[in-house]
Amino acid sequence: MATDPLQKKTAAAPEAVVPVDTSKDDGHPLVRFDKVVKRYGDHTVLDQLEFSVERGEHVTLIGPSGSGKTTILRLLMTLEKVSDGVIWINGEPLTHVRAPDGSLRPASEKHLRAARRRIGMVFQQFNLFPNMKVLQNITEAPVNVLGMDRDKAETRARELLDLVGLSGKVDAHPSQLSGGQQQRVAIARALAMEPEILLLDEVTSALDPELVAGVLELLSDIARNTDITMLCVTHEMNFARDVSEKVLMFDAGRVVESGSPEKIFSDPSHERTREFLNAVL
Ligand SMILES: Nc1ncnc2c1ncn2[C@@H]1O[C@H](COP(=O)(O)OP(=O)(O)OP(=O)(O)O)[C@@H](O)[C@H]1O
Repeated sequence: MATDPLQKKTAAAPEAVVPVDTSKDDGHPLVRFDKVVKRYGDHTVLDQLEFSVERGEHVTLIGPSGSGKTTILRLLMTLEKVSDGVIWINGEPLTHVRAPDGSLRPASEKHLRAARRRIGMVFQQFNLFPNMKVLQNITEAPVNVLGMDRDKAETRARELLDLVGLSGKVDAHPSQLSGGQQQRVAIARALAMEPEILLLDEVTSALDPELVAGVLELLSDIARNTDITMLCVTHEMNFARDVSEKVLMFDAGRVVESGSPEKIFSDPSHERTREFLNAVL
């Protein structure tokens, strides 16, 4: 039986049946957080969070440490469960399934596994499989999760390695690569699943400073030259400025301000955004 390498145990959380408000289904952004709440014990990390991402958009999440940015990506990757509210992908519930009476019920593990295939994530710590060579790291999920023919998966993996500038490293093990090279493999691995949306979680934070620019340049190229939708968490404000059409500033579990990078970085409206940018720029 095929297994999803990105599948992790999700924290058990009580979830209620949600009546469906179909008036909100018009227009279908690719991603919509609909009054999403995430609690860990009595700590509310996301508080009735509302935002959406359009297809093809590149959106950057900024905000103070602990404001819930990574939690948002983990919820989208279905590595965590919402405590309340619904996440919608292209007008269909990600976190729930529709019952025959039209109401929404918490999603089964099978639904989550299927949904996870549409979303790719690149993590801070690369998370490559240490015992597999580079090529197999990239082909593993397409073959075992999507059921792709191995020859086809290998051809695609070689193309992706070419794209990320690592065509000479097909037979290397992750431990033989620099951090920047490992992160390039992780990017190729995420793209191999042909996801509708690519989630980037502080992908340069674990890299030596001299390797950061190359990885950011690769991601900028991917953003410019493909139709992929991107949702990035980053402390690299120049990258956010360069790559995104929309920046969302988070604080205390909510979006306090959103707008173009020009607006947010040059003329923020909210005091919390000004304080945050003064601290990081
Ligand atoms: N598994 C967990 N159990 C309990 N609390 C958690 C868990 N994961 C995250 N948290 C808490 O949720 C809050 C938000 O964490 P999150 O990692 O989403 O923040 P962040 O904005 O990404 O922070 P940073 O910029 O430092 O990475 C933090 O207070 C964190 O301690």
